Amino acid sequence: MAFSSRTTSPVTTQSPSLSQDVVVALRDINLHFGHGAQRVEALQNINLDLIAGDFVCVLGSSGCGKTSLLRVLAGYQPPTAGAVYIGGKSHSAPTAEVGVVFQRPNLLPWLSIADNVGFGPKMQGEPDFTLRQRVAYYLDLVGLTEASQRLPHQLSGGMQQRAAIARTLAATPRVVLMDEPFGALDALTRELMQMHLHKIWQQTQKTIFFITHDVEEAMILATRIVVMHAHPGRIVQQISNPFRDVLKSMSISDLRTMPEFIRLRQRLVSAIHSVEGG
Ligand SMILES: Nc1ncnc2c1ncn2[C@@H]1O[C@H](COP(=O)(O)OP(=O)(O)OP(=O)(O)O)[C@@H](O)[C@H]1O
Repeated sequence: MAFSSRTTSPVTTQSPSLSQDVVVALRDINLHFGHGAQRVEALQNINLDLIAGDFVCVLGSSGCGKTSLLRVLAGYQPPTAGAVYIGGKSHSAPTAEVGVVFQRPNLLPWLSIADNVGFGPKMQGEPDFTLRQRVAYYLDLVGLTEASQRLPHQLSGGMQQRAAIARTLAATPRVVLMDEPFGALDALTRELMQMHLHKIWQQTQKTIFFITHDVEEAMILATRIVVMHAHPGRIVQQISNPFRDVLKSMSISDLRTMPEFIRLRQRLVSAIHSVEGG
């Protein structure tokens, strides 16, 4: 079953010619904070396209502008210059076409998991019958059907984050932004969540923009890996991930032992820390 996007958005202008496959385009994004000696160049000349079905992972050391970029993309932070195009139209404010998953699940504690997942569509007036179908579909997708009537505090951290992912997907955004969604989880749960998310992405073919500090996480999940540097915050490298389809036939632990995997991990670690950007 597929659910379509039902949203209206703060559209301002048509973009210059973009290929139909480009879901999100960032054009000449600059962002600074403060003035004079306090001025911080959080983002400089960012140009990035997200193609339909892309899973783009952004890597970079602390303070390089990853969260600033996500906030600009989400419409939470207007850039100092440049434009964000979603589905070919420029956006400068939050829109339901963009869903966000944060490090903490932030579920409403007094609502069941099912009601949390259905909260957004219900607020938008979705009729009960299709709402129930929608919630059941996304709970099944994240493997939480059995837990649908529980309250958030009755779930583990990983289950709560899966509920948060289902809640975001249930609003059928065109693109999902994730800011270190597994950063607060222990290593074992994190690996399970990576498997879950990989499966969810394969099933939905959603366009995902994912921030992480974890190089291996990026190599496990991404179709494309973007490396950023700080001062000013900028993109210094973009690579197509050669391991993008390997999880179909291999476990994460086997993948980690492949010499090619280890070599690319080293290359990315060097790119993150090098002065020139590798
Ligand atoms: N509201 C703000 N006011 C002033 N400076 C800010 C603001 N938000 C971010 N910055 C600065 O912009 C730069 C980029 O910050 P940002 O949080 O985007 O980096 P990050 O790569 O996400 O870091 P981390 O990995 O630690 O979360 C940093 O120097 C930060 O101090």
